[in-house]
Amino acid sequence: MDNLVNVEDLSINFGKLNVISEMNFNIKQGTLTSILGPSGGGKTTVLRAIAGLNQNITGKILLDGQDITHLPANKRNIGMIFQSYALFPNLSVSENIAYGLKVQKKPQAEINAAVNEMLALVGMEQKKDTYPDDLSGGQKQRVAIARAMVMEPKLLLLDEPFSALDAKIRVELRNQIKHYQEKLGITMIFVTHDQAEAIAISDDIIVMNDGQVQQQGSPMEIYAAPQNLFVANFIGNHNILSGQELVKLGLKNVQGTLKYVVRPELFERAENHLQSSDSVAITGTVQSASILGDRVQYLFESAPGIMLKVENLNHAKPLTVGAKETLYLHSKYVKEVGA
Ligand SMILES: Nc1ncnc2c1ncn2[C@@H]1O[C@H](COP(=O)(O)OP(=O)(O)OP(=O)(O)O)[C@@H](O)[C@H]1O
Repeated sequence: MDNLVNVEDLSINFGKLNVISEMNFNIKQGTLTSILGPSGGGKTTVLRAIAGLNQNITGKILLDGQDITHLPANKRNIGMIFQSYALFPNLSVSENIAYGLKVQKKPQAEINAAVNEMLALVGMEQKKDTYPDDLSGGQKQRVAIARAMVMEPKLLLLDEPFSALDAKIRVELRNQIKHYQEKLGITMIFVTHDQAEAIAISDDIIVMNDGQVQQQGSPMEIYAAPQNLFVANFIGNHNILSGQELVKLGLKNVQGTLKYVVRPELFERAENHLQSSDSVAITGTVQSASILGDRVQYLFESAPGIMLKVENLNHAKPLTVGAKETLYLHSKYVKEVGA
């Protein structure tokens, strides 16, 4: 698949503050890529640079092979959707969606057809004559999405577009964004600090912090094999153990000074474990059980005193708090994440 966007050695300073330092990443044509990271990590700054809203940058940004680093924002054919809907309050839903095409002086019949298509796509036909003040937050964001998509941008940037909405609407709209992206084949970059949101909708995730890419990969790659401690901590829920702790648990071929991660669902019970020289038996006591939405997580105190989070061992035969148990861990599930 071809890259639509190439970001090369991008650095951005605000006065003396270096916010982005020599960032490199590519965005594949026709995909939805999330930039995921904690607040203040520089996600919005990167997005604004791609949009052309901050030209005080070093490095290079290519769009479809063309160097756009110093091209004005309005010449880039890039759409942007913000957390605040930024609709025109004095224009109806239809007029908001039509606005950009009118500015381009497209024929009225063409504008009407495009607006109707977008109204249908985002399910706002019934509200086409309504003004933004009379819409809910979710409806406003649908209009903002339609207004951006009607311009058929080469690239659509979304900066935390759903963070002002309640949880149910947020999930609904993020699924719809994924649907529009697939249906229209638009390339999208979606900024979020919400790992569940990024994992749910992305083809590719760029985890960023401190102005740098920490890891880029599919949701599965990021989830199953974090490359460093930052990603492991941010994607959450891993057991993060030192080599010394793993040696105490009986594992071989680990180095004491390095850190490793083990996902909680990868510990096995005797009945579903195939004995092998590459796995260890860990005895201990179940300390507590907590329900995390759709699964149960146990805190398991292993005999050497190392606490482990373990999950989903066997729904039909849950662990009993207070009971002694033996769990098994295969060394292939132990991933190194650095010092
Ligand atoms: N115009 C500016 N002038 C000075 N500093 C800025 C400016 N814009 C951003 N910053 C600083 O750059 C850093 C990165 O900000 P940015 O908004 O890109 O982060 P973010 O990852 O998008 O965070 P959030 O999710 O909170 O928006 C922050 O320390 C911020 O204070």
